[in-house]
Amino acid sequence: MSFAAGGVSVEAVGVRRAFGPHVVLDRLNLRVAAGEFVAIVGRSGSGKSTLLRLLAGLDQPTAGEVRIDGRPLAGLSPRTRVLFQDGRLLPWLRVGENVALGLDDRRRENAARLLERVGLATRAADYPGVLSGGQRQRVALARALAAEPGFLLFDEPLGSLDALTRVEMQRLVEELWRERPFTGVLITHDVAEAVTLADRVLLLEGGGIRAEWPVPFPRPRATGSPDFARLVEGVLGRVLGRPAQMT
Ligand SMILES: Nc1ncnc2c1ncn2[C@@H]1O[C@H](COP(=O)(O)OP(=O)(O)OP(=O)(O)O)[C@@H](O)[C@H]1O
Repeated sequence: MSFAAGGVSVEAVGVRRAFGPHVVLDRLNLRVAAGEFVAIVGRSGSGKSTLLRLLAGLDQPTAGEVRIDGRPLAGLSPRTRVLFQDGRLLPWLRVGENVALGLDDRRRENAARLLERVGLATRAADYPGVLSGGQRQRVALARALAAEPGFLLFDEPLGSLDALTRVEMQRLVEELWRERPFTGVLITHDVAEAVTLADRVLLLEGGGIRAEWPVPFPRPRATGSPDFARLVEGVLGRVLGRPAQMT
């Protein structure tokens, strides 16, 4: 299946992950359709990163199964990329080399195009260390997308950015997702960010997905609208444990 086909489907079926006696996820079920963008929110310690690692194939469930396009996932999938908070660029390689690392010739062309698309073509010869945090994240985004992933996981990637850079990155992620659809799962503490980017927001609580909010607003989203604020408030109220006010 090619990139343009819109990504892979992702499922977690009856997933349990325990660390010794400590059960973090239990009988968790989740389905993300090919090309869909889902955000997972939850309190600190609810197991968001644990779930992300399982979906990425970086960790194995104690019981249950993760499936990509219906096939059980065993280890890293070549179609999956993860965008981490720190970007994880290799400091000894130039920006252009970081983006093109490990790619075949055709995807190397993608790499150059994507670096331009994220506004950093002129920085290709620089080392990551001289870039700002936001620039490094844009390079990491270009690198992830150059590999033509069917599934892109975002592990709080914008958490350390200042508010303006963060809004810019959110727009960029959305634009790139619309241009070249992939299946996206965003892990975030930021409910407004979840509602800005996702087709659906899921709440992870008590080891499973406990609530779900479809986001009905057309893109790009008017984040200043009363409807947007109401949905953010509804989700936030539920995350923090006030009576559910489902929208
Ligand atoms: N390798 C591990 N060994 C033991 N316990 C672990 C391990 N990884 C995670 N845990 C535990 O699992 C629980 C969930 O952790 P996790 O990092 O998934 O939560 P989170 O929702 O991502 O939290 P935060 O939002 O604070 O990053 C925590 O109690 C944590 O201590």
